[in-house]
Amino acid sequence: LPQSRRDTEASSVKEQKYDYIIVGGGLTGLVVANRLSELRDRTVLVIENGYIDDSLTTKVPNLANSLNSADMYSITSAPDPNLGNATYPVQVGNVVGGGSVVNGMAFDRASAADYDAWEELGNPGWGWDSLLYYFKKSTTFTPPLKSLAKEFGMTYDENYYGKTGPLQASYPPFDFPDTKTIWSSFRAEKITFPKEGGSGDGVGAYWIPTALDPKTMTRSHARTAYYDPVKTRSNLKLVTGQTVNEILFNGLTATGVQFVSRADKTVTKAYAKREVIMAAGGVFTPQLLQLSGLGPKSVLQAAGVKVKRDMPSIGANFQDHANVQMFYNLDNMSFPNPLSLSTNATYNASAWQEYLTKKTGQYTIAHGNSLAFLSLPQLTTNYKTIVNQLKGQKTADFLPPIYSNKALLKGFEAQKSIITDMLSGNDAAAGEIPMSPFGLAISALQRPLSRGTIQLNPKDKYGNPVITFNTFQNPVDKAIIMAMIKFTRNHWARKELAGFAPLELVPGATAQTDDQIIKALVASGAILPTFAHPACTCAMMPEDKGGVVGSDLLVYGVDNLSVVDASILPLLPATHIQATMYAVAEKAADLIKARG
Ligand SMILES: Cc1cc2nc3c(=O)[nH]c(=O)nc-3n(C[C@H](O)[C@H](O)[C@H](O)COP(=O)(O)OP(=O)(O)OC[C@H]3O[C@@H](n4cnc5c(N)ncnc54)[C@H](O)[C@@H]3O)c2cc1C
Repeated sequence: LPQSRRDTEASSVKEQKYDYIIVGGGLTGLVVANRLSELRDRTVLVIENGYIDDSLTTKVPNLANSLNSADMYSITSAPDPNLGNATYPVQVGNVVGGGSVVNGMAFDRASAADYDAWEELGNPGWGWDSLLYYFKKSTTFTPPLKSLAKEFGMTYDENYYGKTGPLQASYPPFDFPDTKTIWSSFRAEKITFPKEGGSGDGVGAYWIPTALDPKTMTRSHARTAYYDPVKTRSNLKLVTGQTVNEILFNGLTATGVQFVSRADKTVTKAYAKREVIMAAGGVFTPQLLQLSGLGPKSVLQAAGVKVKRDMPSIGANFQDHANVQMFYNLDNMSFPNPLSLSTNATYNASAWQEYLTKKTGQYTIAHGNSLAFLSLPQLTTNYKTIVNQLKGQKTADFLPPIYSNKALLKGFEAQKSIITDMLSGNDAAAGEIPMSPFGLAISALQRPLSRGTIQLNPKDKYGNPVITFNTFQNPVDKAIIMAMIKFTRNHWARKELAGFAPLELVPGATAQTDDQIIKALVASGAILPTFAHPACTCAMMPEDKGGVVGSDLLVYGVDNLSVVDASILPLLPATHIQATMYAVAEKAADLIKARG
C-alpha cells in the first residue's frame, strides 16, 4: 500500500505505552482521539483495521447512493428464521473514519423523547438537554441557499446547531423538481411538519442537512473533520491496517492490546496507562470483548476462549432498523430525477462536468434532504390495537435464549415499558419513510422490539462473529411494518401523486393479506433486517438490567476499559444514527477527561 493510505507504522508503537489506546479509528474513535489529545500531556494511540481512503468515492455526495464495498467489511448475517432463513449483508465501514466515510450522509437527530429514554433507563446525564450541547459542539451548520429554500419551502433552525464544530452540516445547492410534488402529497397527510427536525421534535415530515462541506461540496466525515486537522499533534498516533484481536489484562485491569497486521500478520502489543477505549462499533466491540474473555460464558467456552468474567449481556440487546423496500413504477417523472444519471449518459457527463467546475448540480446531492419520521398514531388509526398487543405480551415470549438471564430480561422489561409509551403517543417516531422523488418507497422500523445477538463464531473465533438479527421475532414489529406498508399504499394512491400513475411492482397488488405481502416481500429480497445501523450490543444500563457499561461508559467488573461507540446505545434512536454518534463521542471524551 502507498504511504498515503497508511499513517504511523505499527513497528514504531510496538511495546510502547500510551495514556489511552483507542480500538477503532472510525466515527467515534476519531472524535474521542481528537478531544483526548487536546490534553497535551496525555498520549493517545488509535488502532484501525482499515486504511486511509481519499478516492472520489469517499468524497462526491451522489456516489453515496452506491455502496462503497471497497471500504467495508464483507460480512453476512446468520439465517433469519422469520425471513425464510435468508442471510443478509451486514454493512460496516472498514476504513479510517469508519461508517462516516461510506454512509449515506443523512445528518439528522431523533426526538428529545428518544434520548430522555436513555436517561430513564438509568443513565443520568444522557437525556436530550445534556446531549444538545454535544450535538452543537460537534457541528458547523450552514443553511441552504436562500433561493433553494424559497423554491422548495425548506425550513430549518440554526439555533439547534453549532457554529464552530468540526463536522460540516449543510445542504446541497440542488434538489429534484419532483421533490415538490412529493412534499405536496405529504402535506395532505394528517401528520406534523416540524420546522427543524433537530430541535428535539423529530416527529413528522421535515428537511434535514447532510454531512457535507459547503465549500468543497464533498463529504464531511470523521477523518477530515476530527483527525486530519490535528494529526500533527505529537501526542497523537494512528496506526492503520491492524486488527486488534485481544485486550490485554492484568487480573481484571485492562493494560493494553494485541494487534495483527493485515499485510504481513506481524503481531504487536501496546500498553495503556490509563484506559483502553473501545470504538470498534456495534458489531466488533462485542466480538473483541468476547475474544478477550468478557461475555456469555457458554459462547466463550464454545469458541475456546478462557472466561475472565461471565457477562451474558455482551452481544445481547442487538438492534437495527429493519426495513421494507417497496417499489413503484412511475410515469411522467420530471427531468432530472434520481435515475437520470444512470439512464442518460449525456446528462451524466454534463452533470459531472458541472460538479467538477462549479460544485453544483445533481452530483452534490446524496440520498436527498426530506424525511418523514412518523409516530404510530400518525401511521395508523389502529395504533391502540398494536399497543394492546404489546401490553398483552409476556416479556419473555419473543426473545432469544440468552434472555433467560434475569438481568437482561429485567432490562428488556424496562425498555418495553418505555416503547409502549412511545408507541401510544406523538412524542417519538415509530417508523421512517424517506421522501424520495422516485418509485422507491422505504418503510423503516424505528422502535424494534425484537432483539438480536452478536456472538463469537465457535468454529473460528477470529473470523466474523455470528450476527443474528432475529427480525420480526416479536410480532409487534411485523404489525408496525404492516401499518407502514398500508400507509405507503394509501399514500401512493393520493391524488397529489396521480400524475405519476404509480404502479406497485414490489410487493405488487396481488399481495393483499398480511401473509401474502410479507411472503412476496421476502421472496423479492425487499425486507432487510438492517439499515446499516447495527448497535446496542454493549448497552449503557445498570448491570442488574443487562447493562455492559455504566453512564460513565466504563465496563462493569473490570478496570480501565470503556466503550464509546454505537454499541453503548441502550435503545436505538428513531433517526439515522451518525449525528447522534458524534454527540455521544463528544460527551464520552468529556467523561474520560474528567476522570483526571
Ligand atoms: C453503508 C452505510 C450507510 C450509512 N448511512 C448512514 C446515514 O446516511 N446517516 C447516518 O446517520 N448514519 C448512517 N450510517 C451509520 C453510521 O455511519 C454509523 O452508525 C457510525 O459510523 C457508527 O460509528 P462507530 O464509531 O460506532 O463505528 P464505525 O464508524 O463503524 O467505526 C468502527 C471502526 O472500528 C474499526 N474496527 C473494527 N474492529 C476492529 C479491530 N478489531 N481492530 C481495529 N479496528 C477495528 C472499523 O474498521 C471501523 O473503522 C451508515 C453506515 C453504513 C455502513
